[in-house]
Amino acid sequence: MEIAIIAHDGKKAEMVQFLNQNREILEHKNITLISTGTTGEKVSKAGLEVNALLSGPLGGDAQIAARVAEGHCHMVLFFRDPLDRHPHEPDILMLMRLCDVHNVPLATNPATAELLIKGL
Ligand SMILES: O=C(CO)COP(=O)(O)O
Repeated sequence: MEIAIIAHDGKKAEMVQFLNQNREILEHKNITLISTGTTGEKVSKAGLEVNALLSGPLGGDAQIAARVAEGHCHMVLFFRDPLDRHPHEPDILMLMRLCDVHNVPLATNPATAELLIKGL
């Protein structure tokens, strides 16, 4: 099962903490993690295996959206920062829209992500 992880800058530390807390589940369920570029760097520095794509503003969200649309990505954990501006907002909206189009579970905050992960 492929899960995409994405975190805006103000939320990257929370993403690393979340993944560390759920490391056992991720390993037992044989999950492949993909991510946007900078999120992936932080997560792999914390010792987790992740396939990092492009950075979000350079098209990483769009790459993940394509994987959702093509049926390769089965869940998206996207810790968004609602208090910051993002030049690639259209890509972000596209990713969230395609999750809804293809009925792919999407968590936009740690509380929802916790419920999704526990439900695996
Ligand atoms: O901008 C992002 C999501 O919209 C995240 O991208 P990075 O992981 O490259 O910072």
